[in-house]
Amino acid sequence: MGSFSGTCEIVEAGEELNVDQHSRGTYDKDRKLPMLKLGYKDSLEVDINHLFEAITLKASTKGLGLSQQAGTSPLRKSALKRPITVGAPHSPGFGNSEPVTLKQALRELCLSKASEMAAMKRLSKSTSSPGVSEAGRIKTLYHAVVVEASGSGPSLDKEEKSVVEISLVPEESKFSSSGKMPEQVKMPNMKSSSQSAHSSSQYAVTTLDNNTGNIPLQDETVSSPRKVGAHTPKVELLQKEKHTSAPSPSSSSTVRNILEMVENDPASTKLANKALVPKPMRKGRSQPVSSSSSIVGNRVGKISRNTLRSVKPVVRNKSSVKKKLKQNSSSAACSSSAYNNVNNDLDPRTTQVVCERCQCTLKNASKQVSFTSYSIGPNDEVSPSNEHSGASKPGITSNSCNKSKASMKMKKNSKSKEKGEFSQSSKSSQGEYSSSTSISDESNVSGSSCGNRPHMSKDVRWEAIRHVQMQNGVMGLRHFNLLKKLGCGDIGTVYLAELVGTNCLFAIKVMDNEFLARRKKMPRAQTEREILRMLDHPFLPTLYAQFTSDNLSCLVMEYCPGGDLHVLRQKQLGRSFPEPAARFYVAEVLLALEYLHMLGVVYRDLKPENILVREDGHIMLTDFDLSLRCTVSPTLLKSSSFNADPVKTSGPCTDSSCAQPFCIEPSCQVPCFSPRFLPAAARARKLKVDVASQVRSLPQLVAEPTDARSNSFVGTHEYLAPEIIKGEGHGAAVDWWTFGIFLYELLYGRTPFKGCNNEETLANVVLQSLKFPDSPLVSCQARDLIRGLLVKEPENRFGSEKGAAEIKQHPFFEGLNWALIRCTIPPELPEFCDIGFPSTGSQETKSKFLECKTTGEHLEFELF
Ligand SMILES: Nc1ncnc2c1ncn2[C@@H]1O[C@H](COP(=O)(O)OP(=O)(O)OP(=O)(O)O)[C@@H](O)[C@H]1O
Repeated sequence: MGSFSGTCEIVEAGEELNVDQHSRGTYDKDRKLPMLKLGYKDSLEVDINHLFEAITLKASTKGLGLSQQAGTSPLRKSALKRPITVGAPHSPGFGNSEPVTLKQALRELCLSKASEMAAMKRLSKSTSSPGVSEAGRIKTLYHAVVVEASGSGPSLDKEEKSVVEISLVPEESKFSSSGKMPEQVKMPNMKSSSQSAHSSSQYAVTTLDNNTGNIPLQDETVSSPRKVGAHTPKVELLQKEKHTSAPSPSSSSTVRNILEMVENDPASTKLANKALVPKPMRKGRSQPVSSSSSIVGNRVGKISRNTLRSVKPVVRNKSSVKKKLKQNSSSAACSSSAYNNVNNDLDPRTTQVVCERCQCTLKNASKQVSFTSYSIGPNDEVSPSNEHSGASKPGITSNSCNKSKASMKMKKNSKSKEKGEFSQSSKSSQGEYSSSTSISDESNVSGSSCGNRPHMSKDVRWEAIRHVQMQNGVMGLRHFNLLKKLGCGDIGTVYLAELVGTNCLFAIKVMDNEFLARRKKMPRAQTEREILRMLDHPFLPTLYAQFTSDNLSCLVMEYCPGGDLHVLRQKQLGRSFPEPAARFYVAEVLLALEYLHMLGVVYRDLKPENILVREDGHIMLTDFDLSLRCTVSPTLLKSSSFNADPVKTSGPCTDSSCAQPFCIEPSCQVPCFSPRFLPAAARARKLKVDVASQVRSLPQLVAEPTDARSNSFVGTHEYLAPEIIKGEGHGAAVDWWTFGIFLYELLYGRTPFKGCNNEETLANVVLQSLKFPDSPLVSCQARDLIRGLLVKEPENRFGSEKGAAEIKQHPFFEGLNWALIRCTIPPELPEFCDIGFPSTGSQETKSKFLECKTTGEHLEFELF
C-alpha cells in the first residue's frame, strides 16, 4: 500500500504501522518493513537513506500485495473501502508505485509538515472561540486535519479511513439524525462560520436562537439542505415574529401563537372573515332592482352609484381605527394616538375644536323634520349608563347643576315619509298604551350596565368611549361629529356620529324630552333606554353611552351601515329573499327574540324595518320602545313532556340493547356510539340524528314570558297579532305571530294579510285564512313553519308553549348550527357605508358636518 510511504514522519510511521497491524489482523507478519529500522541512532543521512529505501520498498510491496491478495484479502477489502469518494486529492508522488527520489521525499515531507502546522494554527484559532466544547474542538481538529490532509497532505490509507469514519461519516450521519446543518447550508444569520462540522452547526443553531429569539429549528426542518431551503421562509417568518411573541419551543406552538394573535386581534378577525366571503356571492346578490320597481329601483340604483363614488367605506375606516388604537394601546391603556387626539379635542382648553361641531341648533331646511333654534349649553349633561364609568366617576351626575336650557322645535313628519325611500310601507308602529295587566311596562331595570358586555369586550369603541368618559367625566353631543341623519322614528331622530378624534362611528338616537312629554311618549323612551341597557347579544344593539340634558336624551349605539332588511329585501330579485338567505335572517332574529324573552322582554314590533344589517352582514334587532317588560319564570320541561317532534324524539338509541332510550347514563350511551357495521357516511348520519334526538329529549329549560299579558294596542298593522287587534290581552306569543309574518314577507315579498288600508288589513288578520302564493316557490318546511306560527289562537300557536326552543327544532331549520350561526357567512355584506362624506379631511369636507356657529354661550348648527 503505497500510502504507507506517505507517513514520512518517523514517529507517526511507527504508530501507523501498529494501528495498521492491529486493524488488519491478516496482515503478513513476516514481512518486515524497512520502517522498523527507524529509530536507530544513525546519522541523519543514513536515516534518510533508510527512509528512502523504505519508501521505495513500500511502494513495491504495495503493488505486490495487491496483486497477490486481490479480491479476497482484508487488505484488498480495506483498500477498496478507501474514501476516494470523499474526493481527497492525492499528492503527486504519493500512493503510487513509482519509486521516488530523496529530493521528492523531502519535499513531500516539508509539504506535509507545513500543512499540519497550518492546520494546527487554524485549530488553535478556532478553539479559542468561546463556547466551543472539548468534543467540538476534537472534532474540529479532525476536520481540519482531514481537510488539510486531503488537500495537500499525504493520503494514508489508514488516515483516510479514519477521516471517513470519524470526521466525515459520523458528521453526515449525525447531521441526518440530529438535523444539524452542514456548513454549506447554514442560515445566513448563523454564527461561527469558521467553526466546523457538527459542533459548529449545533452552535450556530443555538446562536440563532439566542440572537433572534426565534424558535429553534426542528430536526426535520434542517435535516437536509433541500429542506433547509424549503424552510427558509419559515425562518424569516419567525424572525418577524420575534417582536410580538416570545420564543416557543416548537413550531406547532408558534402556529398556535400566531393563531391566537390573529384571534385576539378584532381587526384581523374581521378582515379574515371578510376574506372568507366569496366575492361573486356578494356581487351576485347586489342585483339591480328590476324595472318594475320604477321609482324604487331608480332610487336604489342612484343611491348605489352615488355612494360608490363618494362614500368612505366603513370597513376600511374601522380597520384603520382599530389598527391605530391597537398600535398605541400596547404602551398603556387609553394612550393611543387616537386617544391623544381625543384628549386634545376634548380638553377644556381646546374647546374651540370641540365647539366647531356640536352643541348646536339643529336646522333641517330640506327635510320636514327639523330641529330649529335648538341649542344646548356647553355642558350638556351626561348620566352615563355605563356602570363602570358611573362608578369610577361619581362626579358625572353632579355636573347636572350646570344644565343650560335648550329648546327644540320639531316638525314631525310621518314616519313613512322619512323612511319611504324604497316603498310606501304602511308599517308604522302603533304605540297606544292602554293598559297592562299583571305586568308593568314601566318597571325598572336593575343592575344593567352598558359597559359590561362580554361579547363586545374587545370592541375598540368601548375603549374610545370609556376614555372620553374618564378624561372628561361627562359625555355630551360636543364629543361627537354628527355626520348624517339616519332616520326618524316616533320618539326621536337617529344620527350617524363620529366620536371626535377617533374614527369610531356610532348611531345616536336623540330624543326631545319636552316633545316626548307633550305626546305622552316618555314611557316608550324610558322602556327603550332600560331595555338597551340590559342587552348583551350579538344580534341586539350595544348601548355605549347615554346622556341627557334638560331637553335631550341621547342614546349612543352601535352603528349598522347595511341598512335595514326592508330595504335589502326590495333590492332582491323579485323583492324576496332566496330561502337560504331568509332562513339565515329569521334564524338570527329568532335567537335575538329568544334572548329577549329570557330577559322578560316581549318585543312586539318585529318587522324588516327594525332589523338592521351590520357591517359584517349579520343582523341587529332594534327599536324597543314598543316592547313589553315582564317577569319570566324559567321552567324545566322534562323530556317525557316534550313532544315537539314525535318522530325525532323517539329516543336516542334504537339499539335493542339499550333498555332506556332516554337514559343518558354512559352505560346506555355505549351501544349508541359503539362501532357498527355501517358505511362511514351512514354511521355519521345516524350518529348525528341520535345525538340530536338525545339533545332534544333532554329536559329543557323554557324561559319564556308565557304568562305575560298586556292590553296595549301596539305593533305595526300588517304585523299585528289577532289577539292584539281583538284586545283580548296578549303575551309572548305575539312575537311568534310576527315572526311568522316576517318569514312570510322575506320569502314572498309581501305580508299575508295586507289590505287596501289599515282597517282592511286588521280585518284580514282576524278573519282571513292564510294563503300561500304560487310563486315564488317555497319549501314545504317553510310553509309548515309559517302555518304553525300564524295560528290565530295564541294558545295553539307554534312556540307559545315552549318558545324559541320549540321553533328552533322545526325542520325548516334542520342542520342549522345555532351555536355558530354568528360565525357563518351571511347572505350578503354591505358593499359600502353610505356616510356621504369622510369624517376627517379638508375644511371643505368638515363644513359638511352639522354646521356649528357660536352664538354666545350656545352653539347652533344647521342640519344638512
Ligand atoms: N344603530 C343604527 N344604525 C344605523 N341606522 C339606524 C340605527 N338605529 C336606527 N337607525 C335608523 O334610524 C331610523 C330611525 O330609528 P328609530 O329607532 O328612531 O325609529 P323607528 O325604527 O322608526 O322606530 P320607532 O318609530 O318605533 O321608534 C331607523 O329606521 C333606521 O333606519
